[in-house]
Parts: sequence; C-alpha cells; structure tokens
Amino acid sequence: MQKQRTTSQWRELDAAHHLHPFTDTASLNQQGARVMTRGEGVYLWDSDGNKIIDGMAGLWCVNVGYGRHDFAEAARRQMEELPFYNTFFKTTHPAVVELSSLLAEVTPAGFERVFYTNSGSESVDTMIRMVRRYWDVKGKPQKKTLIGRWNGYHGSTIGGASLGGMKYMHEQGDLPIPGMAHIEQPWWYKHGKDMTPDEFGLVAARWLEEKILEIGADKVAAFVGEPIQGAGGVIIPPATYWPEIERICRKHDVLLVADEVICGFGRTGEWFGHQQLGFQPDIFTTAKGLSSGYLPIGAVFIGQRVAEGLIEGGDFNHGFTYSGHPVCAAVAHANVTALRDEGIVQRVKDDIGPYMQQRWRETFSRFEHVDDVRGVGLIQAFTLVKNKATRELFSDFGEVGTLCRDIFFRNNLIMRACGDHIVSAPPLVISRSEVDEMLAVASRCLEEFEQTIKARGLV
Ligand SMILES: Cc1ncc(COP(=O)(O)O)c(CNc2cccc(C(=O)O)c2)c1O
Repeated sequence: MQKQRTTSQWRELDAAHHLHPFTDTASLNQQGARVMTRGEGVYLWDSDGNKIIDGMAGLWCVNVGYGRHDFAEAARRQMEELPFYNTFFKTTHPAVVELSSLLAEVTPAGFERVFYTNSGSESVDTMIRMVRRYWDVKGKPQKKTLIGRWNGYHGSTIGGASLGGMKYMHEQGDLPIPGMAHIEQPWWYKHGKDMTPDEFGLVAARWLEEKILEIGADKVAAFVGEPIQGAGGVIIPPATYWPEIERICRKHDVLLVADEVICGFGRTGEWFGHQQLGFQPDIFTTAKGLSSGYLPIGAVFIGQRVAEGLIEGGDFNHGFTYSGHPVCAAVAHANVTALRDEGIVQRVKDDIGPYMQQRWRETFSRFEHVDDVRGVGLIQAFTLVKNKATRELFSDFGEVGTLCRDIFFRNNLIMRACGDHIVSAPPLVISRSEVDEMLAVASRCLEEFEQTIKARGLV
C-alpha cells in the first residue's frame, strides 16, 4: 500500500524531486500538482477526496476505464511466472505469442505482422526506421523523406517530434531532423474559406501532391497522419480528404502511414481510425488503447507489402529491451480481449458513440462563443471562437482555452484544451447517465466561462 501522506506533503516532495512532462515546473510548483490517488470506471479521486469525471481517459488511453482488477490479476500471474524475458536472439514467450495472435484477429485483413515498443513515440520512431529500411531493400535508398502535418502530434522522441508539426517542440532541441517535411492540416474551420467541407477536403489533400512534387517523388518515403488529429485539437478532416490522400500516395508510390495511437482500439467506433475515415494504410502505429494505459506498451502493425520487404532484407537492426515485455503483453491481451468480448468497441459504434455525439451537439451548440462542435465515436471537441458568424478565432490562440479548462478542472471535470479547442475522449465504457452527468457539469462551466470572458473584456 502507498505511504499515507497529506496532500501538502505529497506536493512538497513532488515539487522538490519531480520534473513533469510538458510542464513549466516553477509555475506548477506555485500552485502544486493535484494528487490523483484512485480510479474506478470513468471516475478519479484526488488526495483531498474529490470525485472527478475523467473526460480524457487519462491521456486518451484508459479505454476500458479504471479499476479492472482482472488486469491486475493477469499482471500478477505473469509477473510470478516469467517477469521478463526478451524477444531478441531467437527467443519468444507465450504472452507475446498469444497477444500477437489475438491482434492479428482484431486488425484489418493484410496486417498479420506486429512489432512491439514501449510507447507511441517508440512506435513512430520504429515506423520511421522501417519505412526507410523498406525503400533501401527495394533499391530506392534515396526515398527517405517523411511528410507529416503542421499541428500533427507523433510523440516526443527526436524522430516523432520532428515528424510532428508542433513548432513549440521544434524550437527545443534543434528539430526537425533532416528528412522531415510538413503540409498544412485539414482544418476546414480556419482554412476552408468559402469552400464546402467536401471541396476543402480535396484541396487540403492536394497540398500533399504539391509537396511530393516539390521534394521529388523519388525522394519521398511516406506520408504520416493521424486519422483524426488528437493533441492538435481533434481536427476531423472532411470525408473527401483521406481517400484523396490515399489516391495521391498510390499515384506517386509513397507509403501511407496512419498514426493510430489515439484513434486505435475503438476510440472512433471502429477498431481503428483508418477504418472509420475510409482509407487503407501500409503501416499503422499504436499504443495507449492497446493496454488501456494499465502498462506501457506500443505496437506497429505492418501491412503485407512492407512486411515482405523487411523480411526480404534479412536482419532488421532495431528493437528495445522491453519489446513484447511479457507482463505488458499479458495485460494488453486481457485488455484487447475485453474490448472485443465485452462488446466495448461495438457499443461505441452502435450506442454510446451516437448518444455522446447527439448530446455533445445539443449541449454546446447553444453557446455564443462555441463553434465547430464535432466528434465521432467517443472523441469530440468544439472550438472557442470570438465571433461565430465570421468564424473569427481569438487572437491569442490558447488563452481562453486554458481559462475554460481550468473552470472544468475546478468543477471536478477533466477535459483538455488544445489551443482554443476543447476536446474530450472519455473511457469507452462511459454510460449514458455518466455522459449526461459530464455534460451537465460542462454546460454550467461554459456559462461561467462566457460570463468570465465578457467580464474580462475579451469579447
Ligand atoms: C498520435 C500520437 N502519436 C504518438 C504519440 C506519442 O505516444 P507516447 O506519449 O506514448 O510516446 C501520441 C501521444 N499523445 C499524447 C501524449 C501525451 C499528451 C497528449 C495530450 O494531448 O496532452 C497526447 C499521439 O497522440
């Protein structure tokens, strides 16, 4: 059991010894971190006993919800049997074999091969090396450049952060590394002007063809994108976007990669986001929902064309000590089995996803400074705007988003501000009554938010 301390004691030790990710530590330590101590279903409790609705499933990852004691039992059994062995040097173990076999059942046809990592970032870096290796084996070693999107997010390793389009990350650590290029994101609300979404989807996709021709198709290895950009603010492309992206990739013989770290494992109502958005990648990267965050594990799913190329090339000189870790694999197996056999993914598609999307639109469309209310499955968002009629955004993009997020948090509701996009991705097991509870709190918070921005003269 954890040592019992008071909130201030935990905060004091945390402030003295812990450097948090993506955090201004001095600023955090002025107010102190919120100490989360327990989770159950869609709820968290903090060290002061506050019950919190987790509208973000941790970090987009706790798909089955908190409190799965069967997962703890699966981890205990495996840990007592074989706590670790590696999958290098001609060895394997039952846990990773069973997981690999199960994953071949739930992934779309043609994805029979899986490579394991410890995180989404490692999955992305693995993909980068696979893609470049594939073109080497195919006798086209000059096909090295990977194209991503501005405001896309592909992790925090040097490769993932370079492929991502978060400029505030590039400024730290001399990124992007060579061989990375970016095109604008398919954000109709900002870039669509007078075009219909369907018209804009084709225009945005053709930015890829322009970039390929600018670089030279003989130098472009792959295009990489999240089916729906998550950390970029739940940017859902028009229906015409991804099929056109796929057509352009096939035309110029550029590999197509889906980064499914957020969209994967039921988030959109399909097992994988590319199935929902209507395209077929050559490779896709995952993590998060693979284990519902209970233990760190990622996986790269390789389509037949690339798998055959990698196998043809002999030794693929890449991997991690914990690739296919037995305890992580056992928990991921329990998780994927639950997602499938408890009908959790199917229910997102057939029931709770449509319910959430209807209630989300009903709740937020009425607000004066909320627009582009959107979502599919159990990933949804809206954008805080200065003027709905003219689609005018706030000039300091992010200022009011943080203000709104803090009002939610003060009211024991977790939703995420990505700039001035407010986003939500709750555990997939959320009930209809819990959706109603979450949106009732959020609605009251939005009323307070609109009063606040008026009082501060921001509108
Ligand atoms: C699409 C995508 N690809 C890769 C990663 C990296 O995964 P790891 O973190 O496991 O290395 C991610 C992660 N996405 C992520 C991670 C942390 C915070 C937030 C946020 O929205 O605040 C989002 C992601 O969303």
